Amino acid sequence: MAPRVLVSDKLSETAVQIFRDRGVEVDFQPNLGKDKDKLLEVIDQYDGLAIRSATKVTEKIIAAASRLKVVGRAGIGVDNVDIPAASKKGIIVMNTPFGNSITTAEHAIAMIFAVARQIPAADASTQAGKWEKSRFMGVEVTGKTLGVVGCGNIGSIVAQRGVGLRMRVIAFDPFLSQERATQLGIEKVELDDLFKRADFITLHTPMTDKTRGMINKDALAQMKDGVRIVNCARGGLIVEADLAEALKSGKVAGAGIDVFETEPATESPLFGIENVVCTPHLGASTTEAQENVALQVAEQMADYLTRGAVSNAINMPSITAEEAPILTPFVKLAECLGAFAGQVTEEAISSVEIVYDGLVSDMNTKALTSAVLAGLIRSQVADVNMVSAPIMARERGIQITEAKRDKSGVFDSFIKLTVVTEKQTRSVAGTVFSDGKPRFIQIKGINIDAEIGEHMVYTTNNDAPGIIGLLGTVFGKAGVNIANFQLGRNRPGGDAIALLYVDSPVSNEVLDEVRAHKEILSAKPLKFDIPPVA
Ligand SMILES: NC(=O)C1=CN([C@@H]2O[C@H](COP(=O)(O)OP(=O)(O)OC[C@H]3O[C@@H](n4cnc5c(N)ncnc54)[C@H](O)[C@@H]3O)[C@@H](O)[C@H]2O)C=CC1
Ligand SMILES: O=C(O)C(=O)COP(=O)(O)O
Repeated sequence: MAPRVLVSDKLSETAVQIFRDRGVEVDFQPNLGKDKDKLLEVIDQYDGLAIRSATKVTEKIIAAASRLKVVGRAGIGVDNVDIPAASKKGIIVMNTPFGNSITTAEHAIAMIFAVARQIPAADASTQAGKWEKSRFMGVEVTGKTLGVVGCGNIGSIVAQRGVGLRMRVIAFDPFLSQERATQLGIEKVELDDLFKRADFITLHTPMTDKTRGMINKDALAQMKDGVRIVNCARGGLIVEADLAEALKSGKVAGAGIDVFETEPATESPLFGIENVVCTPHLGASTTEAQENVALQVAEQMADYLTRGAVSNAINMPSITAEEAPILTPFVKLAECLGAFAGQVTEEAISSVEIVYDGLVSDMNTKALTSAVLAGLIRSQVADVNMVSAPIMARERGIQITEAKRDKSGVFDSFIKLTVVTEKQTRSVAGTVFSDGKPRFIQIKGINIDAEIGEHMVYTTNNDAPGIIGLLGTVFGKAGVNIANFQLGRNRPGGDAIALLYVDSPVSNEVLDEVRAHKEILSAKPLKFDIPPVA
């Protein structure tokens, strides 16, 4: 069945065409996102949800989204998506981090000029027939200090444009390196220094707990008298009531506001104040940017839903469309290794070590580690995948270490998983053969070569005669057909293991018969997410 996507915000129709061309069914309902009850009602019919900022993907929506695999944000900010809730449910959240950045930077520059020259008010007055030439005295931007708060994709474009306008550009961003600042031709400063020196301040940080309300009474008090402030990032960065007061007192000479604490903003303390220029979250609204983000989000979502490729995901490592086919068998192997360890481990896991040996060490090991963890945790929690597994592992306090090694044995590639609990340390290793099938090659340090099937039985025993006969007889009597039987031991008469690939599940009663034998130490039924051979 073709995957189904709902477009619930105003995306360019380019997205619809791309979804269809790539075999994805699409419902284009650009106003539906604003109706949260309607969205709640229909969301369980979709594998993907494509949005802008109007649709709020809340915990409640996510809880109702039984089929949802991916949320695609045609734009940058994902503060309208409950990412922790999506991750816990295994839903990938992706955005398009560059498609609208030039456009948004241009809007910030437009706001700087609009505020410096009071263009909107002058326009309204002129068109009202007033010709108030002396009312609208502006300021030049050349030679003024532009303070950029948040110098990422958009902030650095604004900074470059500011340099082009012959402004002195200073920037505060904890992650801005000195080299990057030099390359941009700007000065890296601390925030209080920026507040003291800037004639214009423009905000370009994401909305986080740290940045929420960063422009408040105290911050405003540190600023130059007559400062002008532009916000084309997120409304919550500014305490609107504090800014309104500072504008009224003349401390702040003007403000260009594209984004609001509450959107749609139908009222605001900033409305009606002289020299406040407002736009209704238009930062990304150009034909070029909307084409870019619609095309990109549709490609990314379709690639994920039809080919398993992951790009620009906020909550999952990227997997390119080219690497997806090579990686897929190793993802399966990683899941099986995790699933093996998860099913044989009954105590709480304290740490996990994953070694990538040979060619696999050059692959996307972040994704493979997520797959190991998904397999490991699935034995306890059914509803887990590569997105949610790392979070669940962290919540359970499991320490994870990942090591990469050059080829160290006969296999071109193998993955070895070691799981440590309070009581013991267990290890299992596996590889993928040229047929693309995963195999276990070592358990507890004992070499083995076992194809992995949907139903398996794992026994540990003392190496003694009669074990093969015992298993064959007991399973035969119970009508369980053995497809593959693999044995291994550390030394003659030492520790031995057996892995049986069986055509149907083996009941506990049957296994009890096996367990009753004096040389058998344990017998466990195992299940792997491998389709049965037809
Ligand atoms: N008005 C609109 O229509 C649009 C608004 N946006 C918003 O613009 C903002 C910036 O987007 P991008 O530049 O693409 O993001 P980005 O992630 O490339 O850059 C953000 C920068 O902020 C920095 N930062 C984080 N915390 C900070 C703090 N406490 N103080 C100073 N800097 C801090 C980060 O280090 C990063 O360099 C986002 O909030 C995004 O949602 C984006 C597109 C359109
Ligand atoms: O990309 C972003 O972060 C934006 O804020 C753009 O929002 P929009 O897609 O225009 O609703």
